[in-house]
Amino acid sequence: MKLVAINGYGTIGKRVAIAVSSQDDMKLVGVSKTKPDFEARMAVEKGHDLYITIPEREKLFDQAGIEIAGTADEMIAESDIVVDCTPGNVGPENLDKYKKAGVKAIYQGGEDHDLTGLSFNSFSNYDDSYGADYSRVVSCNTTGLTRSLKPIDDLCGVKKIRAVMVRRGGDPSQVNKGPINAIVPNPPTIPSHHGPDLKTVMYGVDITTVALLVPTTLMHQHNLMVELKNDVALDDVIDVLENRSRVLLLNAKEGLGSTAEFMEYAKELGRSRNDLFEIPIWKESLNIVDGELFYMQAVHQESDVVPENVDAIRAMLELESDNEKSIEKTNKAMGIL
Ligand SMILES: NC(=O)C1=CN([C@@H]2O[C@H](COP(=O)(O)OP(=O)(O)OC[C@H]3O[C@@H](n4cnc5c(N)ncnc54)[C@H](OP(=O)(O)O)[C@@H]3O)[C@@H](O)[C@H]2O)C=CC1
Ligand SMILES: O=C(OP(=O)(O)O)[C@H](O)COP(=O)(O)O
Repeated sequence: MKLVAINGYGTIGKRVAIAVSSQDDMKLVGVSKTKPDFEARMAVEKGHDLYITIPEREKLFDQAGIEIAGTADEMIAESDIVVDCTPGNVGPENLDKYKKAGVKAIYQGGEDHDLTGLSFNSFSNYDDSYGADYSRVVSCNTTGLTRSLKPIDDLCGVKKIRAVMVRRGGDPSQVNKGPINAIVPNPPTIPSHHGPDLKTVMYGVDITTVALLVPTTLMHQHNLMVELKNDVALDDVIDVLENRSRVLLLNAKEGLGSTAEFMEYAKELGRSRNDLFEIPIWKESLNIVDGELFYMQAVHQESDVVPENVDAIRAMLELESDNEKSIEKTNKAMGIL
């Protein structure tokens, strides 16, 4: 059984930990924290072995009555692969550590593509990370773009993409993030980083993105304008998206006209942490005008990249060479539609 460590037990790390635990071909070694807070306590209560990033803080964990299994370095040494879920720009400090320990590592979208020279999406370039030592699961927004654009590209070819990304100001628990009462071009320059990031997993695609931050925490929202290479009927686009896993066509007219209602739908699915791993697309928004496809979708930023991390582990550890088989296995274990 291959051994997986999660370095950084925050929004992404805690979800990847549960997802890894639910697979039958990999085993979770443990998770790491720097602080002895409630998240650390609950990690132990959930049955995870907890390792500390800063050994000098052992006493603090001891005083807080939180049992630790060792240091993060010890956790890394025990593993075949580390999923680095530390905050953006912390990851590079860890790369030497992983190299010295001889373990593979998966980074997240907060790190630059150049750190690994290889980025990952389950649908578009799984094979390129097969057996790789280091790769990076692209960000929540880029994962969302890839999920819907790849099947469209496969169906009829994509000539040019324009996308307006409405980004959530912060995650629900991030009390220090904003804006509270503003719309912020973020970045104020065009293109935003999302277009170039998409090209790291959908090679050669012509895309320009602009992005704004808004005062909401639930989801990101995307508005896409896609010039198509070949004529296609709207019904065929709908059909291909309906048959693609990790994408959901949902109807505004059924009371799902907003990100808040998408999150209510996720609650009804009854999953842990109310996660919506799939990318919901407003079905009514799909339209083709003069050979250009338009649609609107949303991204549950806290969870959409989680199944991709599981597939990346499987590819890099050579547990499965066929991306569709890995996707199916991950979906089944996580109850993904
Ligand atoms: N949140 C999101 O919407 C998304 C985030 N991402 C990307 O995923 C990555 C992780 O983000 P997210 O989960 O939000 O981050 P969080 O801040 O929620 O969690 C980060 C975790 O890393 C730990 N940590 C902090 N500093 C260090 C360090 N120096 N060494 C080791 N561990 C450390 C923290 O521990 P402690 O709390 O104990 O300090 C915490 O457990 C980033 O690259 C981000 O861009 C990708 C998609 C969506
Ligand atoms: O990777 C993300 O977004 P991004 O694709 O807009 O960079 C996550 O939602 C984290 O974004 P943040 O950098 O606003 O915390």
